[in-house]
Amino acid sequence: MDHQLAIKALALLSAGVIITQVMRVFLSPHLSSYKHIPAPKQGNVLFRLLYEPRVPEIEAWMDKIPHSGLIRYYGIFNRERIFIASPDAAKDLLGSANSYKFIKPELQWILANNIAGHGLLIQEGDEHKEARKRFNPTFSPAQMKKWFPRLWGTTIETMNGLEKQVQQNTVAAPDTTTKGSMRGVTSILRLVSAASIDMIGHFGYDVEFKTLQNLSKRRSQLKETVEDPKPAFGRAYIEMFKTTRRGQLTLNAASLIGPKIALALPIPAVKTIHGIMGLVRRTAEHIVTTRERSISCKSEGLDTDMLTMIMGMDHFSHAELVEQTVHFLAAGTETVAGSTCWAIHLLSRHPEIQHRLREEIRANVTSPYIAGKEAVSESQFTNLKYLNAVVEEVLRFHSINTLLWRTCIEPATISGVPVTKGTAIVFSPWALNRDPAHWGPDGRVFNPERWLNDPSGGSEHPYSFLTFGGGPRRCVGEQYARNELLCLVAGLIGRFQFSPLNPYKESDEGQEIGDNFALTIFKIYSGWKLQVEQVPGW
Ligand code: HEM
Repeated sequence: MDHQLAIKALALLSAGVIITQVMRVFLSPHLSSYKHIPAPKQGNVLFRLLYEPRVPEIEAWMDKIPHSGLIRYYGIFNRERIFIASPDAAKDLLGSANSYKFIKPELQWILANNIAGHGLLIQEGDEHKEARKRFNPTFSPAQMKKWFPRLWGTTIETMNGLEKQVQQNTVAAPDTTTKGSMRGVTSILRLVSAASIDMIGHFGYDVEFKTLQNLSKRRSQLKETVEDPKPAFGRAYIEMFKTTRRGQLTLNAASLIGPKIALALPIPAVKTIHGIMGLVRRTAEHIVTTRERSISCKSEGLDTDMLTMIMGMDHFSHAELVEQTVHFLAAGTETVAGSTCWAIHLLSRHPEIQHRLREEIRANVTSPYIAGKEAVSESQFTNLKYLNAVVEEVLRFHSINTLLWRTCIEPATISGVPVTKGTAIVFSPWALNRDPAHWGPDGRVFNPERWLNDPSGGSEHPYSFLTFGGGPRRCVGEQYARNELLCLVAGLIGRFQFSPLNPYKESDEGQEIGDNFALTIFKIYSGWKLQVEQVPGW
């Protein structure tokens, strides 16, 4: 009897779940309180049940659909999304009036918490406000100035690494007409990822990960020991963030089944992630513990690296410091490496811009072969008008963040529309950064020229440039990231000429060489290669 009852209860429960899901999929759109917001025609729900619209499609909607700042569309399982389609709407969402009423959604939270640690990006409310207050001074102008020469030192190491790679992959004998220049087909991906890891190691923790130096070593030579996990860290970290087509498919699948289930699957990719994250946490633990031992009491001069400054503020517990360390390693590396690669991709496709930039760099920055590593200053680079215009345009045109997400937790108003708890909001740095309605008819053209005589680049609304987000949750590392890009782009373009292998198959957008999977950054596939020629003389 009990058995039969249990079966009946299970059948009832299953029927309930199925009915709720069917209602959710088919009926909830008709009951939506946002029906007055313009929406695209997306076709029959059955054909798009497992489909999440991506940026190019959303950009097309922004062009075609008359709107007052918001567009409504349906994503996976026919879930409703409210899309932020104007800078004013972005200000309502991200600005200080509403920022804390919208939180990062569960999917992003779980992924970030597992892969990037519990840190600023996913902290909310007062916990975030208090933590952010402590981190802001670590990115002060004085800190930026102080750390700049170190960034240039790592850049020179990167240039020397690429020089070796080109020599090892030479496709043509040294050409006498260009005074012995070397030309090869190679990839810059691992090098710039390694550089970004070493850079955050210096600035954040005053440690040497030696990732660039270790790139050519065998894995077996880079062993983690009880005393020091760092030697194995950099290479493993590069491996974890490597983007392959198969990996992106796995991520797509993970978004269907949900991150909790995805991260518990007994498959090799998940095992690798957990294995590497174990190493990352041990590395963070080692960095924090070592520093705690060396700073036994508060003393003068605690303004060196980020961790030392944070520890001097007596706000975070040991466990929190470890989590924030894991977090900054993630937030500060792939973002910069990705943006650098997109810069090189775009410049390889625009030889005239590349040439002009090289001339400016060579005329104003002493050749690294001649000058010592420390012979540069931040102002020397921020004064290079064309370099700054190019970097700004790369960041505008090719924001690595394609779609970012929020969930409403408290009633708010966006573009005059009352938004209720539970509403899913999507905004797109990529789409708003290039919207012709605000940037002019050439908004979707890569054109550094726009920044040369106009510091606004042509769009004066501060929320029309969202590469670093906006409001109280704007990227805390923005200026450091900009400085890293100034150095890496100047160093790479100063010494090398880059050309695409397949100029006619590729585009400036780069969807052929990267993936704009909606929930992550727009990353380049690990097989991406270029023609690289060393231009003698610098
Ligand atoms: C080109 C490089 C970078 C880009 C494009 C970028 C972009 C962003 C964006 C868009 C956000 C806001 C996300 C949102 O609102 O959902 C953000 C937040 C954040 N970024 Fe960056 N970032 C970059 C580099 C860095 C670096 C170098 C660091 C650290 C050294 C860093 C640390 C952070 C942190 C901690 C947050 C969370 C801030 C908060 O919520 O208070 N980022 N970043």
